[in-house]
Amino acid sequence: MSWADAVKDAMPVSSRPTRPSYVPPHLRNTSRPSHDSSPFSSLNEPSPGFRSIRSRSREFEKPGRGQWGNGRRGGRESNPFDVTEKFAELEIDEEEKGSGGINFDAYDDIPVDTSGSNVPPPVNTFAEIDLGDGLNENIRRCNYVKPTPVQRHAIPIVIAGRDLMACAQTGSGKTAAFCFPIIRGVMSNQLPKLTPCGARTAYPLALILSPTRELSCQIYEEAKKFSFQTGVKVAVAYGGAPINQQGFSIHQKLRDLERGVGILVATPGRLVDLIERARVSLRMIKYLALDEADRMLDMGFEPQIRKIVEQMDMPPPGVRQTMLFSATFPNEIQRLASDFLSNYIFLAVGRVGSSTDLITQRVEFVQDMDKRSHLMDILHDQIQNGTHTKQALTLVFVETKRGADALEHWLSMNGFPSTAIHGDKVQMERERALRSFKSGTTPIMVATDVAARGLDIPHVAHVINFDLPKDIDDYVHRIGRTGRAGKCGLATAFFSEGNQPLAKALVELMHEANQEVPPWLGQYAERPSYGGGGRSHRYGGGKFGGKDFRRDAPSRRENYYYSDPYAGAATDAVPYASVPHGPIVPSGWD
Ligand SMILES: Nc1ncnc2c1ncn2[C@@H]1O[C@H](COP(=O)(O)OP(=O)(O)OP(=O)(O)O)[C@@H](O)[C@H]1O
Repeated sequence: MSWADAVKDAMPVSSRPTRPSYVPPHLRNTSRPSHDSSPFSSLNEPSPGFRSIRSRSREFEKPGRGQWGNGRRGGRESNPFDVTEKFAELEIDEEEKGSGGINFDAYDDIPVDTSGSNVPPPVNTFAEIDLGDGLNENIRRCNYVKPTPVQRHAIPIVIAGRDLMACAQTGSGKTAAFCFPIIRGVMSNQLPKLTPCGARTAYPLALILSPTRELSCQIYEEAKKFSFQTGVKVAVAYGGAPINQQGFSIHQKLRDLERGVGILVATPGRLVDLIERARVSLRMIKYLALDEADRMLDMGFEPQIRKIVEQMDMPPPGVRQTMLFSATFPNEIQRLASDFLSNYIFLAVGRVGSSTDLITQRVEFVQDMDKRSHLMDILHDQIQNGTHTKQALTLVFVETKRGADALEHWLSMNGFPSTAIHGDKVQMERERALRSFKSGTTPIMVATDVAARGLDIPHVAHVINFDLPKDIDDYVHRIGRTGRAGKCGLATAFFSEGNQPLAKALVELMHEANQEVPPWLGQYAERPSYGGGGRSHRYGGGKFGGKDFRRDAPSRRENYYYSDPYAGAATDAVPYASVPHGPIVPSGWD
């Protein structure tokens, strides 16, 4: 049965202030050393004019918690389907015009591997793909001169109607890789007459799922730009509060959605809620994309995703087209994901789960009690080197929500304007924190893993793992907030005795990315560890290309063992659905 037939059959009949400067005790009455060899000097080198068209002022201008759409402007709540934003109104740096916005040289020798039957050939230019006039015009407006490697391969695969599991390094353009073919597909599959007039249910043709509110909003903004004047409508739904506590506005948004939507971008929890209220139906879904797919299918989100994909009214694999994207894809998650796919192609751009070598990685041994003063030293160095500016933001990852608030407060008290983002903050606070960070008002943001994945924040020059994560993939995603789109970045990790279980995986990752590994770290890596381990087991061997799990073992769920990367972790990375019951407050993963 084709999607169109399935759809037809399924349709209902009716068719933050500056404070006195802190001087650490060991620096008082001394002049600070010079750091000629500072790694910061190469940060964010103006790669030929990179800056995405993404509007700084508008990003995450979203309404309050759990709402729909594209937010308030001037106090007036706007229609989520208002795609009349003019590209001219969006901010693009003059220096960036004509650059293509990305340093493609950084990707020239990137290894690409595909597996699966009859893999459509890659393209070299957008012009080689029939994306339609409207979308082509928007690609031109976005200043995307040529496709990134993942785009070169993924777009033709999806356009050829194939399911896809795609793994490509952080910041390499995965969002457009799934948005372009979806938009093109929705443009050619608009079935407006099938949406029953007056009914209270919305029937999106495409669904894009992502783990956090912020990422959903970001994808929504991107999709909206790419869809400008194409006739394709895009809406976003994310969690935060029950719909019936959100007053009139949410109902208005829902009514807007009923009028017809091409693409719905959502977080899983909110989507389940809307489906259960019969406000959204998945019957007409032709395209399903899971961004950060490994996160979406780990122990936290899997039940919700299964519910959405398997137990609701979504057309089955083979009828709908399914695409999964991430920078990391452990074998066990690949196994799970294969349930959702039909005769799919596996695409690996760069090593699966690897970090980009555009990011200089440093690991420093810091005792837990010394972390704050060490951080202070780094920040003072950045000021001395002129690398603590609006154009060189610093993102500091910590383990706990309480730790994030405490560090943010301490930094602010000591003359470093900072903000914090974590899952206990309400949506408006999270948005305010992001805006303040992006604008450089607070050039330091302290974050938990809620900001680890997907967020494309221009000018993040330095990611500091004040607390290292328990899982190496989280490390990959965290450091991937810098070194994006061909730019250089710096990632510094504070390693303490307690991080020993991560040492082996960290060393392997650093070797893969041609990074200098400190000898002491190598020694930690050689110690027997419990609960950590190397990467090769999770990624099916060290050889490039042996990454598609289908090459290693047949897809048998009974052989499936799940290792819980968050076991014992007191972080807010434990997603909503992993909290079975009890008075535990959801973490901020939606
Ligand atoms: N073809 C292109 N030309 C110019 N810029 C591009 C192109 N494709 C993507 N970009 C820009 O590159 C940046 C990174 O893209 P994107 O956020 O999609 O990366 P990603 O691979 O999804 O990263 P992550 O793994 O962290 O989610 C964005 O600012 C985007 O606008």
